[in-house]
Amino acid sequence: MTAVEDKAIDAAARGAPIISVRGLVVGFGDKLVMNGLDLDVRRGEVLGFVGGSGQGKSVLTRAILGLVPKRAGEIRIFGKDRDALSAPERRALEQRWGVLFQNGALFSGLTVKQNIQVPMRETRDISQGLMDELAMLKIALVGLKPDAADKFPSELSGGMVKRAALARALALDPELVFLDEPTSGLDPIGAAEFDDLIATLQETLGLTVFMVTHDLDSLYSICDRVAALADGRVIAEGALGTLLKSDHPWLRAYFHGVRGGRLAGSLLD
Ligand SMILES: Nc1ncnc2c1ncn2[C@@H]1O[C@H](COP(=O)(O)OP(=O)(O)OP(=O)(O)O)[C@@H](O)[C@H]1O
Repeated sequence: MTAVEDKAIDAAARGAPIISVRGLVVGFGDKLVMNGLDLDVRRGEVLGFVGGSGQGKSVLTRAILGLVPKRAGEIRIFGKDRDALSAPERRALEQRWGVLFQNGALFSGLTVKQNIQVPMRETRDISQGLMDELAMLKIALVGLKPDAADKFPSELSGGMVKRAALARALALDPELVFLDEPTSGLDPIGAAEFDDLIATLQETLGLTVFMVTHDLDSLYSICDRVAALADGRVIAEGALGTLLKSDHPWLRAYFHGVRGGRLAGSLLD
């Protein structure tokens, strides 16, 4: 048994799905993007979500977040069907997750500290002094120096933007975080450092992580399981080692092509 498979079994033991998607259908006009998709994300795991460009990774993330309507199927988060909840219940549910959008999506006119305080201001009735202390804690948590607090996004490097956006995603102490291509645009050293940060936070805070990624190194180094999307469905889900052995043409091209070949070789040796 490989180390990757061992990790997947650990993850399975961690318990019930925190996200459960069944028979999901999402479309725009005549075009179906999700066509009967099933997916589970288990408590305490890092699930890596892969798929070709335009296959619908972002649409699925947005559907789970309730930002895109579904035509059919069921999405349960923390065991609850969002559509069956009242508005206050839905708001309470939404405070249990944080989102790191691609490219950070920080408010350009606000400093890092102010960006982190946006979710606090929207949902908590706490003093400015306490919000300042909490924001500084989050800044330290993601490995930024204290002087980053008063900088605007335009004054930050790409890696710092990602860390600041992660700090904002963690503002309300979520149990679940959605990361959309967190290492895109980072150099290999920055990407590896960001992976380490996610792994450390996942372990220390007990987070569940849903991560859309194209980064094969991230899949290998921090994901407990991987799910692959093609033709509107999850075509494979499991330990990376299992996906590497799949005969599905897209998975073979993805993992055994020029870029993935070395990784697959090292894992399957
Ligand atoms: N609001 C929308 N209206 C119409 N079509 C949309 C909308 N949002 C997404 N789509 C379409 O849904 C499909 C899936 O898009 P999505 O952005 O989820 O792909 P992706 O897998 O995240 O791609 P990438 O890896 O390139 O980011 C695409 O064909 C896209 O054009």
